[in-house]
Amino acid sequence: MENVPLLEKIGVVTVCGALSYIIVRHIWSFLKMGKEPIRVLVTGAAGQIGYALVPMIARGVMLGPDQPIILHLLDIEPAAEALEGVKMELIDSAFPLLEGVVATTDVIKACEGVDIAIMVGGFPRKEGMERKEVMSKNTSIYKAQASALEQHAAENCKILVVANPANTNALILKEFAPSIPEKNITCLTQLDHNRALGQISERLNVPVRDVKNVIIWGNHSSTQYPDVNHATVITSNGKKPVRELIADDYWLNSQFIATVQQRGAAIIKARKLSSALSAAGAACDHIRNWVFGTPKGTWVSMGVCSDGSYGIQPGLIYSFPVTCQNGEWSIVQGLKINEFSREKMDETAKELAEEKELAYSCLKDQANG
Ligand SMILES: NC(=O)c1ccc[n+]([C@@H]2O[C@H](COP(=O)([O-])OP(=O)(O)OC[C@H]3O[C@@H](n4cnc5c(N)ncnc54)[C@H](O)[C@@H]3O)[C@@H](O)[C@H]2O)c1
Ligand SMILES: O=C(O)C[C@H](O)C(=O)O
Repeated sequence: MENVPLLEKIGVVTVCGALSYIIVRHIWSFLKMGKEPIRVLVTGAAGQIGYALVPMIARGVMLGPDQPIILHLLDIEPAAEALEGVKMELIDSAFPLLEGVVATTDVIKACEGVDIAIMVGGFPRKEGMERKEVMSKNTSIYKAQASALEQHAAENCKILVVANPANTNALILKEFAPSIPEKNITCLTQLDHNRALGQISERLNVPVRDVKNVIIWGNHSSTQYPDVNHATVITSNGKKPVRELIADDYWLNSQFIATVQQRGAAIIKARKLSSALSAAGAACDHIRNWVFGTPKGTWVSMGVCSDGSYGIQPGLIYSFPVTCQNGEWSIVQGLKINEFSREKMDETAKELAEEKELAYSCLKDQANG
């Protein structure tokens, strides 16, 4: 190139640069196009968790920064206009990963071909309402949505129930969608898990990312048992048990447990609305862990169908410590359970068995008109 005039050299370099840019862009769009969009259903999408959750999904927080998404949004007729507003905002956000939005009040259209279903929609408890009345409204919603998912969702659809009573709604869904494998139906206790991590991190003044392996056992209710007996913190001197670092069993066995159990109520008292951004974030964490796996040596908490592990009645949707690999969860086995834990784990299981009975009696009442 020594004898080539300067202008020509610049020309060659510019052309090579432009060609490389075009090639890299083509490879990038080929790789992106290589990924089929995933259809994610969010029910109750016009509600407050829905409003926090759908932009997270569309930004790739749940399924990664290179995964195209088609969102299916379901709500009921009275919320149809608000739902349309959510769709308009999603379009206005011009999320690069978002390849389509189906916003509908038709449950069948909403469930058509979905790969992931996040069930946030439900009937909230209103002032003066009996527990049985709330249960009755939700069991009929989840029974109907079970059939729609069974008949119209993609074959291996992963389902996460968020709406309360989350464990029992998931149980109804499981019982009325017998062809959906049990392992595909879960409920959210990652929010409680995150709350427990947050409390330990605050108390020890360590980054929350360094706190590992707390457990939420049982129901997403005030009987849940947040357990730190196996929890650790990564320190500059290696991994240390949380109990050893906190060195205050009284606090861990009383105030810590009560704070996590009552956190939902505390948020409602403070915000006059129930948790939404933390619930949406936890729903993303739950699905991300499930799809991409949990890091080695770390577990999370998920409400899953009990197989009798740790003496919990088989068939209940109970929160266990789980690890995930290749898109499947498995309950962590062999953890030592002391007498204090045993009592708390049984207490929350008892509540779930009672909720199951109540749900069935509601369904019986409905069947009898
Ligand atoms: N598991 C958890 O960790 C957790 C945490 C927070 C909240 N929650 C629960 O999540 C649910 C949603 O909370 P939110 O604050 O978004 O409530 P919200 O009332 O703001 O929204 C609920 C939405 O569901 C819709 N809906 C009602 N019936 C429906 C049906 N049959 N099909 C589809 N949509 C329907 C409503 O129209 C509303 O838009 C509540 O049950 C709440 O208690 C659970
Ligand atoms: O909606 C509620 O009752 C509380 C919610 O489940 C939460 O844990 O924040």
